[in-house]
Amino acid sequence: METKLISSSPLTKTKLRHFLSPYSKPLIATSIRCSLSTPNMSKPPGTGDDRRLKVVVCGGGVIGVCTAYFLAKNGASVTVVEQSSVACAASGKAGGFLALDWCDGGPLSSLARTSFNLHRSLSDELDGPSSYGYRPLDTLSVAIDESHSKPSSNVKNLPSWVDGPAQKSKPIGTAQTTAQVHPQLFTRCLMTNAVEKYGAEVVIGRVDEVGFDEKDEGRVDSVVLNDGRVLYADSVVLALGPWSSKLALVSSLFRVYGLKAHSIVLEPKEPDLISPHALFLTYYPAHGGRPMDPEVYPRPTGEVYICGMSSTEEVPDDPEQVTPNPESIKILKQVAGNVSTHLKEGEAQVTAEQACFLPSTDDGVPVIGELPGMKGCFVATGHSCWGILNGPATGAALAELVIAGKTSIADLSPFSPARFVLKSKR
Ligand SMILES: Cc1cc2nc3c(=O)[nH]c(=O)nc-3n(C[C@H](O)[C@H](O)[C@H](O)COP(=O)(O)OP(=O)(O)OC[C@H]3O[C@@H](n4cnc5c(N)ncnc54)[C@H](O)[C@@H]3O)c2cc1C
Repeated sequence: METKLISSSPLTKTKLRHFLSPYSKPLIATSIRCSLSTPNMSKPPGTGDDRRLKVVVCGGGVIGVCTAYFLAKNGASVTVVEQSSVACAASGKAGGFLALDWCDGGPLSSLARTSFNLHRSLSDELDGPSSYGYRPLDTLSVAIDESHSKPSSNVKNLPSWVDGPAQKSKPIGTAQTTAQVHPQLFTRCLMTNAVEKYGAEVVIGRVDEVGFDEKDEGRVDSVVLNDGRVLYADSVVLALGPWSSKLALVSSLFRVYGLKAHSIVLEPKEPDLISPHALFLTYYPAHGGRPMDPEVYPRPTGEVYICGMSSTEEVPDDPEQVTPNPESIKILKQVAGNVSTHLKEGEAQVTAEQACFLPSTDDGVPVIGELPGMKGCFVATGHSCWGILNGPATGAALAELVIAGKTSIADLSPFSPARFVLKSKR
């Protein structure tokens, strides 16, 4: 098993990152109506009084929930099927860092810019600052060297709480270009709004299969759960994150694998001393070896989230079975204490030690669109380290594609699943 700190160098713009579990100080009470049987489960499409497009969204992570939100807002009848709880996996345990232009120059550039701006408008619409901790913030790249006992005298303008042995520092984002959300609260807030304002429903259950109507040119017509329940649908969206390849339907076309990453959440004794600065570290361990790239995100609640330490591991079937590796957590705590005396053990309480999986594809690009040869069956996965950033634009564009057959908000062609099919035919 290969283990490394997540490689997140903002200079190369290949970022990766992380987050927590039950939030000790929720910014909002998030009640999500979860029904075990829903009215549109028993009726095939086109029957009954409800003539709205029926869409079943599989997966209650940020990608599924953003898609459900925009589908429901635009008039579709939406059911989200989630096997555990909404935002139980990476979408609840991520860092929640957002950047306008860090994906520039690559296939994600336009999607990321659109999504960064969409986050801002969603925050206006849903009272992001108090609902889910949305805030613009400054971002710094900081080199910390454990073998030094104090900061270099050359390092200027570090926030006062960053009092560890920093040897270099430079600004890499401003409040105009970088921001943050609390990812679990963001995802749950969107789900709650989709349910309460636009009539979406959440079903807790495990998707086993997608059904197709052979008489209707093989068009999708249902989703089958592992307990035998059948949800009829005009369209199906598969947003299963790193579990996508567990559906044969997906793995027959392309691979999605999981990269496991770790995070801790700390509650410093004097949270008011921690200013809103995200830190992207280059961290040199005292014993030598490769530098590591942990990330540090203070949150508006006074908590500080730190992530890093990734490894390729098999994704367990049940998200509740994803447990952190003790050695990785130990290293993150050591990093915390070397960034700030306020984050040392004894000075700050550790409120979460956790791990989750980045959904990754073989070409490193998300897969978003209709599956070739499977009418009405859409996929959205492989967002790797930028799923919280790109959730809104992915969801808004996919909702357009499902409802109208084309997109105006964002160009999804770079993400088409057809690229894998075409490659395998060459
Ligand atoms: C440590 C870490 C830090 C990160 N930090 C950031 C960050 O700062 N900014 C950023 O933009 N991105 C960040 N990311 C990336 C981001 O978290 C992911 O890209 C994003 O959460 C993926 O969302 P998803 O909905 O595709 O997958 P997930 O969040 O994994 O959700 C998939 C959901 O599908 C459900 N599911 C799976 N199979 C089934 C089934 N058969 N039936 C029913 N339900 C099923 C799962 O239970 C799960 O809830 C980070 C990731 C990690 C790991």
